[in-house]
Amino acid sequence: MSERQGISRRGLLGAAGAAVATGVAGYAAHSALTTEESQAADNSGPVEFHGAHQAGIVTPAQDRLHFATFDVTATKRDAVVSLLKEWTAAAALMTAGRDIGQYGAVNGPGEAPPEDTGEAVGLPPARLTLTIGFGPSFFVDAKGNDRFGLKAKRPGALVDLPHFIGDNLDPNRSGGDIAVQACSDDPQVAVHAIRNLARIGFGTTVVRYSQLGFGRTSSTSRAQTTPRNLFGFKDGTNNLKLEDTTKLEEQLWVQPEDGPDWMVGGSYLVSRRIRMTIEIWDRTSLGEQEQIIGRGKGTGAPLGKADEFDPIDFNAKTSDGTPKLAADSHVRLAHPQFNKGAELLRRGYNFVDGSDGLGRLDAGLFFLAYQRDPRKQFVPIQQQLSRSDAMNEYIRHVGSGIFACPPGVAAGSFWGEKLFS
Ligand SMILES: C=CC1=C(C)c2cc3[nH]c(cc4nc(cc5[nH]c(cc1n2)c(C)c5CCC(=O)O)C(CCC(=O)O)=C4C)c(C)c3C=C
Ligand SMILES: [Fe+2]
Repeated sequence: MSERQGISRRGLLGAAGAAVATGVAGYAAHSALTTEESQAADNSGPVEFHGAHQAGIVTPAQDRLHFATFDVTATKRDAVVSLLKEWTAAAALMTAGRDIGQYGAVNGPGEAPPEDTGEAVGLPPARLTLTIGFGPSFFVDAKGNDRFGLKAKRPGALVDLPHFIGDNLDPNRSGGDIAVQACSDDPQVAVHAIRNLARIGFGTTVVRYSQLGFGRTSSTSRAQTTPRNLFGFKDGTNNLKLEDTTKLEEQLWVQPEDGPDWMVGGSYLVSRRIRMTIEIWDRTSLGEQEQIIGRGKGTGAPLGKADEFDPIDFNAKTSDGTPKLAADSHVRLAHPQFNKGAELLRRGYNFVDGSDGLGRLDAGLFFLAYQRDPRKQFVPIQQQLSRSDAMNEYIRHVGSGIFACPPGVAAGSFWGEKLFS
């Protein structure tokens, strides 16, 4: 492994001497941070990279996303292991707000390309988290070949997602051997992180697709206010939250009895690029919009209730006997009561990728959901939604992915180490 050090982005000029190991042999950063300091609530601070679970799952959702999937072009298992080691070291540095490499962006020799691309110089860590996951094609290729000797380690829960009614998936925005979710409160920090991982991966991986997102569409902590999606509704009210520790074990983290061993403490990510036909939505009456979602647009309260966090009463009727919540409303169909208790930790982002040449915004929700077992959670919920959700008239699923996200990285280890041991 090559010798690399991290350069403090804020103290760049005087930084070269102060190296403190990040935990990955041969790599160094410049300061040891306590967990409390690392997870400081302010939007500029760092989030601790190492831990029992990967950061970026229950971490209070940051405001910006850069999500990318990569295909592995290398054919040798050792090359993949080397890449994961290099990526882990770089991720630990970037999340601590440091340049990657021994000399970083601007202190290297003039004859060589800089080790760090440089656009984050001077920027704080901005709560950057980097979360990795492995897709089905990482384990077996399209012909069923055992690419890296990992076929037997593919988790049963890492299913190929079935076709859902209405799916219009673009293969160029779907799948991928490896996914990296970069979240930060500064878009440039998130972009810098993915760009530098892609750069490290030259010759081993290629970017399959990437997606920028803004305005987190979920809250993952009770300390956060609920944001709004591009339909203008509060999104994330009835989400799993980091404070729900018992539920997180039941619904989010892979347990020892689930197996495989290398996934215990990890979680499964389903990504869906969902286009929203917002021009049509914007011509829909307020009353109909609220019926479709099943909540009030202003308060976010269940229909017939006053407060956002009031429990939903699915039996409530108006004076003429009609149910206050339509049978095909989104929240009714997605609610655990109608899905054998299944819940998700939603962590999606809004996106607007310009317009589509036909005068319509290419806009929507980049849906990200973490769970313990997609066979019991995302798949049945989405099967029910795809059949009956009143919202289907206004949305189209155009991209899809499923990834096994291993547990957190201990100091001295690397992303997915147990998978390769
Ligand atoms: C398969 C899972 C889900 C998909 C896909 C999905 C798409 C989607 N959702 C909204 C907007 C809202 N969703 C809300 C709640 C909600 N959605 C899901 C699942 C999927 N949504 C769940 C499990 C829930 C919680 C249901 C409950 O227990 O009450 C809400 C209400 C606010 C909230 O609780 O978060 C909104 C609004 C859009 C726009 C969308 C696709 C574009
Ligand atoms: Fe939803």
